[in-house]
Parts: sequence; C-alpha cells; structure tokens
Amino acid sequence: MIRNSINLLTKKLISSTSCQRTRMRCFSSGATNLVDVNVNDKTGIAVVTLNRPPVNSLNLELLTDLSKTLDELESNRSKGMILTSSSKTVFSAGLDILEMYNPEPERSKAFWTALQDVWLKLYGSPYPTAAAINGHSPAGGCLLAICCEYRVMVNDFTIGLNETRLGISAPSFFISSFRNVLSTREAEKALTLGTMFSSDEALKVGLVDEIATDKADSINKCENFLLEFKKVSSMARAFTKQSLRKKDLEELENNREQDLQLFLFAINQPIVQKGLGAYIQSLKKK
Ligand SMILES: CCCCC/C=C\C/C=C\CC/C=C/CC(=O)SCCNC(=O)CCNC(=O)[C@H](O)C(C)(C)COP(=O)(O)OP(=O)(O)OC[C@H]1O[C@@H](n2cnc3c(N)ncnc32)[C@H](O)[C@@H]1OP(=O)(O)O
Repeated sequence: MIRNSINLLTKKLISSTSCQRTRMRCFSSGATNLVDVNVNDKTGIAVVTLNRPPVNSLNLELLTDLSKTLDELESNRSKGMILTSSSKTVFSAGLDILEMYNPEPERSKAFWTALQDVWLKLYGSPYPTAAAINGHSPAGGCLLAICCEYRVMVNDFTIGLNETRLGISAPSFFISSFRNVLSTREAEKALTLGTMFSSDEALKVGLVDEIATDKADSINKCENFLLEFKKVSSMARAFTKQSLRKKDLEELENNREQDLQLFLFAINQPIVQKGLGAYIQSLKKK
C-alpha cells in the first residue's frame, strides 16, 4: 500500500496540471448508505458521514463501505476529508460487539480484515484528513479519529481507548496511532488506565486540537485546517505524512495475518465470550 501511494504520488507529479482540473462532485459508497459522502464543489473537500444508527458501531458492512469510500477518495485525488457522524450524540461506539460475540469464523475474519484495511487506508491516506467528533468516541471510534491528522471535538462528550476497562488490551495498531498523537508517557497512562477523556481534558492532553460548540462549528474548523494546505504542495505534504507514519503502517502490513490470528484467538476464548455477553447485557440494561 505504501508502494502504491508512492507510485500514485509519482503519477501525480507527472500529471499535476490535469489533476487540478479533475473535480469529483459527489459519489455514493453503495446501496446501503452506511456512509454518506458530500464533496464541496468549491474546495474539493469531502465530508464523510458515518450513518449506522443508533451508535455507528463498526460492523463488517460499515467498515466495508468506509473502506470503499476511502478508495474512491484516493482515486479521485481528494483535496481532503472530514469524517463525522449522523448521530447527535455519538461519533462512533467503536467496534460492533456483536461481531465478536458467538463469532462465525468466516465473518470474523472478514470483519477484522476490513478493520485493518480501513486503518491502513485512513492512517496512510495521501489526502489530508480531519475528524469532526460530534459525539462520544470510545475505543474503535477514537481509533478512526486518531487516524486523522486533526481533530475538532464538540463539547460535553468523551473520547479514549478504554479497552483495558473492558478487560482487553488495545490491538497494536490502535496503540501506534494513539502514540502518534500523544506523548509516549500520556499514551501509556491513558491506555493502561483505559481513560475516557472529556472534550476539555482531551484538548488539554492534545488528543484533540480544538473544541467546537456544535457539529457545524466542528466541520467549519476542520475545513479551515484542511484549507491551510492550499499553500502547500500536495505531493510534498502526502510524502511527509506517509514518511512519518511509515513504520506504523509497515508494522501492520507486514504482520496482518499474525494480527488477525491474535484477534481470532482472543475472541474465541470462553472467558472473553463470557465477558462480551455480560457487557452486551450491561449496555442493554442501561
Ligand atoms: C468485554 C470484553 C471485551 C473482550 C473483547 C475481546 C477480544 C477482542 C480482541 C480484540 C479487539 C479489541 C478491540 C476493541 C475495540 C472496540 O471498539 S470494542 C467496543 C468498545 N465500545 C464501547 O465500549 C462502547 C459501548 N457503548 C457505549 O458506551 C454507549 O453505547 C455510547 C456509545 C456512549 C452511547 O450511549 P447511548 O446512551 O447513546 O446509547 P446506548 O448505550 O443506549 O446504546 C444504544 C444501542 O446500541 C448498542 N450498542 C452500543 N455500543 C455498541 C457497540 N460497541 N457494539 C454493538 N452495540 C452497541 C446498545 O447495546 C444499545 O442497543 P439496544 O439496547 O439494543 O438498543
């Protein structure tokens, strides 16, 4: 994938004049509409909205749609992407727990592979990315946000990698993208404690870059960030980003099968199944 991106950058260099004339308007990511995409005609920035009520939990279908959307943005040479949610209170509740409970072997494999795909594409995207976090963002929800280069969070919500609170460790690619945002010290403290930060705390520690009053404000602030790149060569920008993230990306690319087997092993442990069952019940009883 990194090689593909570098090839793409080279192609861009050769055809940079024609690229600038190419402007995609809008595209759909499929019949299901779990992901809405809206491209601003003037700026070329795409607002990508997660749309799987009630809480945008990341199941196989949502991850597959998101993965396709990221492919389309890349092949359309997007000017930038803002990731947000259609919910009023939840950005994403993270991985869909039902994908891990009583797992069906082929589906769990496809599910984890789709998550790996999304992470590789989002974390390593050549176009600039920002997250307009307009609701709670635990675990896998936080993962999507930290893959982006900039985060604007609406007040009064929570964000964090809380896996240890659920009795598990965050997978290694979750940890590497978290450490790309926070200092190793802050990341270690937050990951081991499973801290969920309030919007203000997240700002203080550097997990988010700005606070917004509402969704529109968060999108506006993300857009302002992305527009700053008008002054910068898109190739130089993308190359720099991918160089900084190269080690993390290669770590997963070179160990995808091992990472998948670890996930399958973990979710198939009876003690984990018991924990997942109890957790699902606790969410339902709320
Ligand atoms: C427990 C042990 C886990 C062991 C796992 C083992 C191995 C796996 C190995 C590696 C993978 C590890 C990686 C994990 C990363 C993850 O992302 S795990 C998911 C973590 N997410 C959460 O813990 C969030 C849980 N949800 C909430 O806290 C709240 O729902 C919310 C997001 C704050 C929103 O609250 P709100 O009040 O608005 O909504 P409700 O709570 O009423 O929820 C509505 C509805 O949605 C269901 N639901 C919520 N979250 C999830 C979810 N993540 N997956 C599936 N379904 C979810 C909830 O049950 C309600 O359903 P309903 O009652 O049927 O309407």
